[in-house]
Amino acid sequence: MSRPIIALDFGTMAQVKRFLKQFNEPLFVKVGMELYLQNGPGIIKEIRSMGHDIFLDLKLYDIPNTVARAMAGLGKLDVQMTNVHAQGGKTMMNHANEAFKSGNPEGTLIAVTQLTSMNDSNVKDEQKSILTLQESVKNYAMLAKQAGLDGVVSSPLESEMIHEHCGSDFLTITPGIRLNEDSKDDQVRVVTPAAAHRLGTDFIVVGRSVTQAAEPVEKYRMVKEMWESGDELS
Ligand SMILES: O=C(O)c1cc(=O)[nH]c(=O)n1[C@@H]1O[C@H](COP(=O)(O)O)[C@@H](O)[C@H]1O
Repeated sequence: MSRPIIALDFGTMAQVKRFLKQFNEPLFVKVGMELYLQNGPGIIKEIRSMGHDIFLDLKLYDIPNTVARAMAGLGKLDVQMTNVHAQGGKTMMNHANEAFKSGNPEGTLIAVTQLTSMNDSNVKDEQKSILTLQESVKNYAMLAKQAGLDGVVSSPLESEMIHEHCGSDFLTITPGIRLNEDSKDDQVRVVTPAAAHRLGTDFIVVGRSVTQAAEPVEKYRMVKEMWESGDELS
């Protein structure tokens, strides 16, 4: 069972260190735009030197040449996972995959399908999609698979459907994780860690539920136990 991926959505390395110091085990962490763009690529080395695995979440989305060149740069960093936006298309994803893996052959490249902050009416009324949200996630997942990527980001609510159409080896990485007592904040397609397990997701991404908790280590253990067991503990 994979470890929960903890989103280090902090602005400074001082905050990151204060948070990570509380744990006496290596974590799988996510470095996103907030942290990376304000602190630069040096933080990757720093966090790796503390023993943690890294999902670098920059959601690249541009024309194929631009994304491939940026990905060639990210391929030189010691990260275990990174991502692009599936809306960039199959050619973009394919070029991104080749560029990233030429520097980091063991790395995992995934694509964001529909953000977990979106619901059916956003897809219909804002994106003017003739597909439902589920169908749109399926379409992007299949494009990512055809482009040679390792998996996609979605809500756990779509994991079963993605595995059904893209194969059980195709990874589902799923944010939108909340315990029943947590605030949903800006997330829409939300489930508990236990429900994510039961829905067959490969990885869960958890941010504020743990990072903003009064007792982050205790909350992490609760999330991990629910995720590993599939049992609701709260
Ligand atoms: O790519 C992501 O990681 C991502 C995709 C998505 O659809 N939804 C989503 O919430 N995320 C990220 O997952 C994390 C979720 O954080 P919390 O809502 O605090 O648990 C954030 O860092 C988001 O940037």
